[in-house]
Amino acid sequence: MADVDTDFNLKVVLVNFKQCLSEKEEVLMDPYLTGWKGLIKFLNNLGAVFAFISKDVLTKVQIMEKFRNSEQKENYFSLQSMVKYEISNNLVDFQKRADHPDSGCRTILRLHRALHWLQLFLDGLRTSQEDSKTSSLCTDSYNIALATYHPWLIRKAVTVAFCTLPSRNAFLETMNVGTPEEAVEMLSDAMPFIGQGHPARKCLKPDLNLGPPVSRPGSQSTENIRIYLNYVNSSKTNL
Ligand SMILES: CCCCCCCCCCCCC/C=C/[C@@H](O)[C@H](COP(=O)(O)O)NC(=O)CCCCCCCCCCCCCCC
Repeated sequence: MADVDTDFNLKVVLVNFKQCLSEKEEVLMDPYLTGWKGLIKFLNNLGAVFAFISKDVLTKVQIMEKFRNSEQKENYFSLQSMVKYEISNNLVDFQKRADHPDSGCRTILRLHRALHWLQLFLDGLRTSQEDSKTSSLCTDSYNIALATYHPWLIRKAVTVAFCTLPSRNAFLETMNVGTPEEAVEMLSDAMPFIGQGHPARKCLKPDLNLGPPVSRPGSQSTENIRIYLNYVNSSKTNL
């Protein structure tokens, strides 16, 4: 089996995200975090200018790993069990960052938004012309998926970092899945799993699609999910 620590390629990362989805359509935390660690590795390879981004992602992954290594680890087995546990026990700050500044719900929401960026960006790469600018593709995806959640300073720093990205073809080669043409082919195969039409999109949706309700309407569990979705829709950077 490929060792993600020494042998990064995007295919391996996408496999991790595909493995997130259980038969019961839960999103499993451990493969989700493994997928993220692969992305961090990729970010680290992009150079020092991306260090502030990889540091932020690493911090968020570590927050989640701490939950998975705590006495409450079973409650963090899947994203669904996490939402149920944290909402039922009032462990999520709804108005502003206060008693629970690093809740799992808050942290996963940010990681999920970033996956939305990744989904748009990879699709942009795949469908763009050979002479398209990676920085423009990145910026367009960023403006759609993430910019509204970031303060001015971060938006500026991100835009500067994007300008240092290699050309489209050089970038496709950094994915380590062969020639640029082969990388495009791989992305074309992968996009249906990431986007519409496959249940694996549940791993990559920014709004944390929680799958079919496992309980009756009006039950406590359904109520927790409703509360959480309201939280997702209203939450901004100050939470
Ligand atoms: C290809 C270049 C990749 C660049 C990715 C850019 C996405 C832009 C993310 C900008 C994050 C900036 C750093 C800080 C952000 C935080 O303020 C902010 C809010 O957190 P807070 O409420 O705790 O403060 N954090 C976030 O929104 C989470 C951002 C996570 C960014 C993850 C980016 C993953 C990138 C993976 C790249 C892989 C590309 C693979 C292509 C083969």
